[in-house]
Amino acid sequence: MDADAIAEGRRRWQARFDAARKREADFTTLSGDPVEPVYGPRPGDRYDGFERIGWPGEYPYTRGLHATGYRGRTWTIRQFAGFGNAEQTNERYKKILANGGGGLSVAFDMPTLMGRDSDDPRSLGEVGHCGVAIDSAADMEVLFKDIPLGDVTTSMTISGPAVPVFCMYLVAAERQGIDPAVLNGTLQTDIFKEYIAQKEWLFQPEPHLRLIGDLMEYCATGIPAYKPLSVSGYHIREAGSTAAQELAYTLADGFGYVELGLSRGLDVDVFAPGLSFFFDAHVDFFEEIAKFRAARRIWARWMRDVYCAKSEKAQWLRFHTQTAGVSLTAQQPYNNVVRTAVEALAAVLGGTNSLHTNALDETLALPSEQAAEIALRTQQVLMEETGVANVADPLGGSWYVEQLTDRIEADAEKIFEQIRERGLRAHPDGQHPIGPITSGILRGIEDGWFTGEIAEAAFQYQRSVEKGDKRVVGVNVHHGSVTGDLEILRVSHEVEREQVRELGARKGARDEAAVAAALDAMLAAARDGSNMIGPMLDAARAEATLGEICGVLREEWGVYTEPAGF
Ligand SMILES: C[C@H](C(=O)O)C(=O)SCCNC(=O)CCNC(=O)[C@H](O)C(C)(C)COP(=O)(O)OP(=O)(O)OC[C@H]1O[C@@H](n2cnc3c(N)ncnc32)[C@H](O)[C@@H]1OP(=O)(O)O
Repeated sequence: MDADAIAEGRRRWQARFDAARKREADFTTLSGDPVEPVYGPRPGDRYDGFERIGWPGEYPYTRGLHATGYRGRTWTIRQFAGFGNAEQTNERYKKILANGGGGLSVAFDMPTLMGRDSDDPRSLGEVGHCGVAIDSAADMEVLFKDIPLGDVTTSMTISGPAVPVFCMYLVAAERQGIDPAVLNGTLQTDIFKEYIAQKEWLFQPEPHLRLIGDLMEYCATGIPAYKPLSVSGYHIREAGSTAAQELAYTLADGFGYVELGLSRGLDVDVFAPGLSFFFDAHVDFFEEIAKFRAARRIWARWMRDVYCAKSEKAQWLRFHTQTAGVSLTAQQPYNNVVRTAVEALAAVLGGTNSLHTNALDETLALPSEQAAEIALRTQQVLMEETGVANVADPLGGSWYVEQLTDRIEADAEKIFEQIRERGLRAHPDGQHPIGPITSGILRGIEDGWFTGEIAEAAFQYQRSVEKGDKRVVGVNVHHGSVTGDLEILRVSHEVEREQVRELGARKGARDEAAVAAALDAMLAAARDGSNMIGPMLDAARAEATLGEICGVLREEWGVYTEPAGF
C-alpha cells in the first residue's frame, strides 16, 4: 500500500477515535511518557500488504474491532464458575462481582450438561460436582438471586440442552420483573464442537440444528443484544488440536451456523451479530496472538465476501478466551499462575473481548476460593499495572507476528477447502440442505474425520513431549522441590441428597396438569415444525424439569451414538 493510502486510513481511524468515548485513565508509560492509542507505519512510508493489517476499528479488523482498543472499554473479566447447588454458586457470583468481575459465566454440573435431572439414576455421584446443578426454573431463580439480570451480562456454558436451560434463564428474568428483551449475555449452544471434541450431545445433529435455528430466530427478533451461540474452539484445542485446526474448525462451525440462519430465511445482518466465539489461549505466546488476529480477519472477509454481510457488527468476530486448561500441570502447581498470566497476556495482545483465567489448582479439582481469587487478580494486574490496555494491537507490524498471522490464516483456508470438498462430495448435485460448509462438517462428524485429525495432532504433540523436544517445566524438565500442598475444593455428597429432596418437594407442589399440557404443546411444535421456544418457555414457567423436557425430545428424536472409528 502506498503512503497516501496509509495516511488516508490513519485519518479515518483518527476521526473514529476522536468521536468515540474513552475511559478516564492515565495513558502514559510507568515513567510518565505519553503513548499513542495506536501505532502504524511512519508518515511517508509505504508498506506492502498493509490492507491486510489496517487500523483498529475497520475492515478487516486484524487490529481489533474498536478504534479505541481497550482505551474505550477494557475486556470483560468473566470468570467461569459453578459448583454445588444454586445457592452456593450464587454466593460465589456475588463475590466475583464484588471483587471486580465484569460479567458472569455459569458452569453446570454433568447431569445438567447432559439434560438429566439430579434424581436420575445416571446422575448419581455427579450432582453439583463439576458445576452447579440446575433442575428447573426455580433453581435458576436462586442462582441469580439479588443479581439483576438486566444489568449483568451472563454467559451460560451448555450446548446439548442449551435451549431449555435458556428458557429457564428467561423465566428467572421474568420472575425478577425484567423484560427478557433487554437481556444481554451468551449461551454456548455450539453443538458442532460437541461431536467434534467435547462429546456432550443429546440427539442426532439434525434435531439439534433445528432447535438452534429456532433459538437464532427467537433471539434475532426478540432479544437483539443476546448472543445465542458461542462457537467454541476451546474444547477442540483442549482435545489436542493444533492452533490452526482450532481456528479453522471453529470458524467453519461458525460458517455452518451462518448457513443455518440463511437457510431459515433470516437476514444475515440481523442474526450474525448474535454469533460470538470462544478460543483457547495456549502457552505458545506469539502463535496464539497471531491466531486471534487471523480469526478476526478471516471472519470479516468470509462474512463480507461469501455471506454478503454488510453491517460492521455482522462482520465482527467477537470472542471470549480461556487460558489453556491442558497447559496446567499437577506437578509444581504454583507454576500454573505463571503459565496462566502468559496465556492471558497473549489473549489481551490478541484483542480478546472477554477473558477467563484458570486457577492454579484446576488440574486437580474445581478452584478453591483462594485460587479463584488469584486467577481473577492475574487479570487485574494485567489490566491495571502493565500498560497493555493503553495501545491497540501493540504488536501490529511486527515482522514475526504479521507473518505468523498470515501463515495461520493460510493454514486455516486450506482446512476450509478440505471441509467444503467433503460437503461437495456428500452432495455432488450441489443441493445441500443447509449449505456446503455445513454439509462438510456433518460428513466430517459422521466419518470421524475431525476426531481423527485431532487425535493425530494430540499424538504428535505427546510424542514430542515424551521425546523431550517439547519441554514442560516440572514434567519432563526441571523437576524440583515445589510441592503440591494445595487445599482442594471438595463438594459434599450432601449437596446431591439435598438437591434431590428439593426437587421432589418442588414436583409435589407444582400443577401437574399444567406441566403435562405444556410438554404436550412442546411435542406438538417439535412435530409440526413451528418454533419451539414459546412452548418450551411455557414448560419452564410451569416448572417442568430439564430431564422432563429433554426426555420428551429424546423419546421423539432418539439419541445419538458416535460411530466407532480407529
Ligand atoms: C471450558 C468450559 C467448559 O466447557 O467446561 C467452557 O466452555 S467455559 C466458556 C465460557 N464462555 C463464555 O464466558 C463466553 C463469554 N462470551 C461473551 O461474553 C460474549 O459472547 C462476548 C465474547 C461477545 C463478549 O461480550 P461482552 O459483553 O463481555 O463484551 P463486548 O466486547 O461485547 O463489549 C460489551 C459492549 O461494549 C462495547 N465495546 C467494547 N469495547 C469497546 C470500545 N473500545 N469502544 C466502544 N465500544 C466498545 C461492545 O461493542 C459491546 O456493546 P454492543 O453489544 O452494543 O456492541
